[in-house]
Amino acid sequence: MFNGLIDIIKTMRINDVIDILIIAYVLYRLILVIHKTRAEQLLKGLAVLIVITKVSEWLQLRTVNYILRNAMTVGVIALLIVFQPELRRGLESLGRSGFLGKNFFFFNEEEKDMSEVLGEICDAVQFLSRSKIGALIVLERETGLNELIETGIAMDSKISSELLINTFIPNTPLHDGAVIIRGDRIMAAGCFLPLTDNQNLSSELGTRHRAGIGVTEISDAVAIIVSEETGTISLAQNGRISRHLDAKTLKEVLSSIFEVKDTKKPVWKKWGNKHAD
Ligand SMILES: Nc1ncnc2c1ncn2[C@@H]1O[C@H](COP(=O)(O)OP(=O)(O)OP(=O)(O)O)[C@@H](O)[C@H]1O
Repeated sequence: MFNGLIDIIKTMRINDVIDILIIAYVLYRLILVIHKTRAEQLLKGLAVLIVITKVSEWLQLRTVNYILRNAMTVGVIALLIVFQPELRRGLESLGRSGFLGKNFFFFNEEEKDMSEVLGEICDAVQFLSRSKIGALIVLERETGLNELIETGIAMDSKISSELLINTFIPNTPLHDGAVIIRGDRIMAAGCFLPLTDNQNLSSELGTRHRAGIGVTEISDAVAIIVSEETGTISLAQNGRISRHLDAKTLKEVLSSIFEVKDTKKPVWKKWGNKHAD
């Protein structure tokens, strides 16, 4: 067996090595995408099913094998339907990867302004939290949220903490629903977001939190939720929620998500500066 392995290695061409590296990289990215999502559990289940099918084939359990084989064919179609949001997110993340996107040559143009934007948002969130005013703020990233923006009242206004606070004042026309922010602009208020159907969430989380999580399942957006009941600040991303944040931690987490520390400069200028020190 060892000799066989050596023979294979000896006959390998450079193309075979590239082939293996590509597949290894794709698998690695796939594992990163599904890690700690419901797809991870399902793939484990699928692996068990494949093993049982192989064992039944080996033991010549024809009926069991027949049923399992057919179940797998239907299962693949079912998987595509059930995991449509994850597949969509995965393909989108492929499309916006630095290699193909503008980020390969330029650092995000909005990074500098984003620091100010995050400051305004966190100031507003702190006030809303202290005053126990419920709020749902969605920060758009690469995935366009036009469909959701259209469900609300168009604003297209430059962001400020005062405007954000005002939007969520109870019993005013815009306070219900979510505010969606694109760059430094509040695009719309009163937007309706899809609710998550995650069954594992705490029963304390009502529709505001579920809507905040839901939008991050179908896009790469980030949602900030302020509870009307407790004033608790939460942040949702990739279908997961972090609760009980304070305004300072929120700013730190958002800053790392939006990578605001780097200034906007082409890669070569940045490299030049680094080596001029
Ligand atoms: N699908 C949705 N999209 C956007 N906003 C929504 C959606 N569903 C509910 N909301 C907002 O959440 C409010 C109701 O919040 P609810 O009390 O059910 O949630 P909660 O998660 O328990 O939040 P809180 O802790 O603030 O009470 C609604 O008045 C509305 O503003």
